[in-house]
Amino acid sequence: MQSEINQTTGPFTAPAVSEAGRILADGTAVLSVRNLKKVYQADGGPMEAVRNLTFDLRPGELVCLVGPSGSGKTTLLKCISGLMAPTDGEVLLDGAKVTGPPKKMAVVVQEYGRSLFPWMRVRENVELPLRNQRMPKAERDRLVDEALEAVGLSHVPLSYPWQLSGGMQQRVAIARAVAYRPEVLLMDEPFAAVDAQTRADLEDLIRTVWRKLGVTVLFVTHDIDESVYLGERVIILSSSPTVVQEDLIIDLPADRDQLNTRALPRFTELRHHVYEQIQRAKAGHRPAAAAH
Ligand SMILES: Nc1ncnc2c1ncn2[C@@H]1O[C@H](COP(=O)(O)OP(=O)(O)OP(=O)(O)O)[C@@H](O)[C@H]1O
Repeated sequence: MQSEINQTTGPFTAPAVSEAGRILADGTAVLSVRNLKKVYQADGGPMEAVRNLTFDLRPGELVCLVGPSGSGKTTLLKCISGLMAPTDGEVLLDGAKVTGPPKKMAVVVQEYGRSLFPWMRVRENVELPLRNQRMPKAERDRLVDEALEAVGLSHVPLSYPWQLSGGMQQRVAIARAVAYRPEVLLMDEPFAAVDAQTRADLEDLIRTVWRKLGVTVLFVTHDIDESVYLGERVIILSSSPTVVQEDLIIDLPADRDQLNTRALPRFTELRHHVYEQIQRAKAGHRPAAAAH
């Protein structure tokens, strides 16, 4: 496609390593990260955590971001969500520069226990951001009902979060984010604190909700299998100071399920390739264009 550059597809017999993230030249990107750089002022002097990150998300994409520990995933998400200013470069949402937490974005984090209000019932937790927007009650009720239905929690609207399992609490957090109808949903290792079975269920839930609502999702994970299973694209970060190591198209069927998709030879190829790239990143390999 003419408007898209620097993306990689398989097969991987001779993998082409892209040297930057995908850039959409036709102005259709909903989220753009441009030459993003972050230098922290640490005890030992300036610390260049992120050197140069550039990539675009088109509306309705589900993109996973993986990288070695300390590669700047959290730093990048803080900059995208407007919680921290980059040292250089910019983040654009619908073409407008992000300078603080944007209204069109919602974030789901790992610590569901801390993101829900324990004194509020499930329904009230989901409704809160809509109340803050002063949305009329009938509209609020409809969006909350839909969100609870989408995450399979219609039967517990009056429970308190602490009466629910960890996986159910994370579903409440997801319902709250989707009820808000964000344009972009950021997810920062959202399933890292739940058991393996619950995690598999939540992964399927995310793909179902994503396909149903058409929201754009940027999903950060350190789990390679999870990134391949969930994503339509996987952006692999280098070690710090961070650049995009590779921007990979995941050409698996849109209908995915835990048993059959993970048993596909293509799934194995893709996970193998991402694993290799992470190992290269850990060993200090950087794309040629980012050597300086
Ligand atoms: N406030 C800070 N001051 C100084 N250095 C920082 C600060 N926050 C992060 N760093 C450094 O920046 C680099 C990137 O950190 P960051 O937490 O963004 O990476 P990460 O990929 O999210 O890590 P992990 O996968 O381990 O959670 C690391 O070397 C980290 O030590």
